[in-house]
Amino acid sequence: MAEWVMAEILNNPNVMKNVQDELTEVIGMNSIVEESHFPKLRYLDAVIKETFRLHPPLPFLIQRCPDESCKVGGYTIPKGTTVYINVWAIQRDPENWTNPLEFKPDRFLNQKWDYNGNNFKFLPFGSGRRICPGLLLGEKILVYILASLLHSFDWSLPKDEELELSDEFGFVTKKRKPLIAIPSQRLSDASLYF
Ligand code: HEM
Repeated sequence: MAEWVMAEILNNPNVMKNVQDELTEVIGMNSIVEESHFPKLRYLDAVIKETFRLHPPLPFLIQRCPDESCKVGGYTIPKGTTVYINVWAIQRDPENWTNPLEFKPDRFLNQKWDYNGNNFKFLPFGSGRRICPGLLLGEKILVYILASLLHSFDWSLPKDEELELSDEFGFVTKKRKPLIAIPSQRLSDASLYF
């Protein structure tokens, strides 16, 4: 997931600038990232959510199988049916999202969105009683990795390297071509890197 976020940020230089400006403001150029900074990194949070929208790691969630026949959205689901929930399609549906294929973190800046699976337009961690139990851990690790990478380093693509954003179909949505990016020191105090 961190790879997808880095790829989207590298593909959108204005987003990279906004993320790094926020990191500079919240953390400062003489410190490194700590957990206490996380709640203040609202733009980075929006960037991560927008990446989850376009690249949900589990595009079909885990299959459901009702033990009684039921009706959902006007459709009868017979007992024992294997039901796939196509989150990938839901999160790119123009009925749910304006210009769904555009990477626009601002749509998540209004604090209306969370990962709890109560809004069926945005379900990267699933929903209901089988929602991902690692949600809080997964989210925190992701913020920590990305904030650290983007605060401590500037990033560029190798010369003549074209950025590829296509995915590979599977149980988990992987980038078709691994991202290669080059870091350079961003903080002036070299001792912060040890
Ligand atoms: C970016 C991080 C992660 C994402 C996007 C993610 C996403 C998901 C999704 C979509 C599901 C299926 C939920 C559903 O069908 O409603 C799931 C299930 C699950 N996840 Fe995660 N997950 C992440 C991290 C983790 C971590 C860190 C752990 C454990 C430490 C974890 C453990 C599990 C388990 C055990 C299930 C199965 C739950 C069940 O079937 O009751 N996940 N995850």
